[in-house]
Amino acid sequence: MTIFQFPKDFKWGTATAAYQIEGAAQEGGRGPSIWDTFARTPGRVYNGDNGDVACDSYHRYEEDVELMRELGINTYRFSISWSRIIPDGDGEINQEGLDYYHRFVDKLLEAGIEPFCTLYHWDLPQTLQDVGGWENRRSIDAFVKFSEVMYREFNGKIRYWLTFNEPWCIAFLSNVIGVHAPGKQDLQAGLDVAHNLLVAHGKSVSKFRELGVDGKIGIAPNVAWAVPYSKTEADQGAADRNIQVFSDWFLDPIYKGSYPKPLYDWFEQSGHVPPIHEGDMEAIAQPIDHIGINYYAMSVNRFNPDGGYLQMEEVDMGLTKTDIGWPVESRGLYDVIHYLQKYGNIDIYITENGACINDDIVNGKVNDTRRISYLQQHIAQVHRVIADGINLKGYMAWSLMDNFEWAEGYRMRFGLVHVDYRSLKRTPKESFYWYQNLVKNNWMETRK
Ligand SMILES: N=NNCCOCCOc1ccc(-c2cn(C[C@@H]3NC[C@@H](O)[C@H]3O)nn2)cc1
Repeated sequence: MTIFQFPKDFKWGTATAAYQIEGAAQEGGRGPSIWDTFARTPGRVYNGDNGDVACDSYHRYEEDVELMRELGINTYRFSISWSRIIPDGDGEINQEGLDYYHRFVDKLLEAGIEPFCTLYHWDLPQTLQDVGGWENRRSIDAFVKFSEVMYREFNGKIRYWLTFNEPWCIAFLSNVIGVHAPGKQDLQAGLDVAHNLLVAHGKSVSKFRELGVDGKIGIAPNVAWAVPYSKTEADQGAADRNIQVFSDWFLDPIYKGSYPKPLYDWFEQSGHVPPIHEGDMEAIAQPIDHIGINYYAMSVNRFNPDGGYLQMEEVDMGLTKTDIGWPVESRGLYDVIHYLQKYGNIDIYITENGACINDDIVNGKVNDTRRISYLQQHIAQVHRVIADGINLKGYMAWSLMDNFEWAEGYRMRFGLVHVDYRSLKRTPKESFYWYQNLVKNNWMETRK
């Protein structure tokens, strides 16, 4: 048996995102986002699911906070629906939207739960997309204006901030691979989006400092860990590109003031480079206080000339998989956090980690033992990282509750709490009680 004791000030939490849980998509003055549009485009989202109702957390947030209080967490990561705050993206402020988030954040604070706020979790106001979205530099100033509204409004209530969630998904999954909104398949569009969101990030951090906000700010890349299928240069190159496109492509500009040369050269050889304007790289490289990292799985990569923008394919090594098809391999979490130490011993929060396990309710219970096993393996790696002296400050399980899993709709379930999408009834799963015990003890044991 091994006991893993965590630091006394370790942050234990859960995470969600606005479009995935709120619902009330046409209520409270909210304007449409690109995900409202994308979900209504036939074939884009499984079963034609959308976020019109989702988990109805817009109306049920008090019940949700009660669940968090029962879970015993001290931190809750959530995101802001930009089009609830500024419905047309960069015009008038919607007071009803601000009022909603004040009610919600006040409930969290009353429950002794630290709000951990993501400003942008993919739901760009549609009106901005109508004029090019993140490919258009106008979105940079629009985001800075939105973030300034939030900083001024919530200074003193929210102390932990993230500008962007998973910039790889925003740029590459959504504009090169095309699986997420707006669903483009254009490498230059991906590089344009990645660059403009980085400039928006940097200018928003500068605004945060200028306003003297009482808090800390960072960004949350989803990081990949990959190993080459063989020792050949070709396979090693494929794995390196995959790792770099998720983390270095965004963290090098922030921490080093330039894009990673190997990957920059890779894109340049096909005639694609980021649209860097005078002053952009300086604007991006504003010092930040922390990074959030989202880790789900690692992969084995092989060179494949027909393997898309990276000429890379993932090799199925026959590992146990979760119900969304991702392999369960917790070693990658340890390895990728060590990889990130090249940026210094920066404050790191695991802002997402969790398993898609689609177990349903049987006799009033969800016996999601596979999710418990996944969490135990990954949280053991969290302890290893801390034991190595790395500044890993917190862990937020994805997700508090089952919710809208983007292109997968509602069929994929990541929650510690089961949601019946007809009745909207919340049912804590067995993993909820396992996590509750871990949080209460602040230690975990492994026993054969
Ligand atoms: N690399 N090339 N792939 C080629 C083919 O890709 C097809 C699909 O790809 C992906 C890759 C990654 C994801 C993903 C989902 N989540 C979970 C969410 N995280 C933020 C939060 O909102 C959670 O819901 N994190 N990552 C989805 C699809």
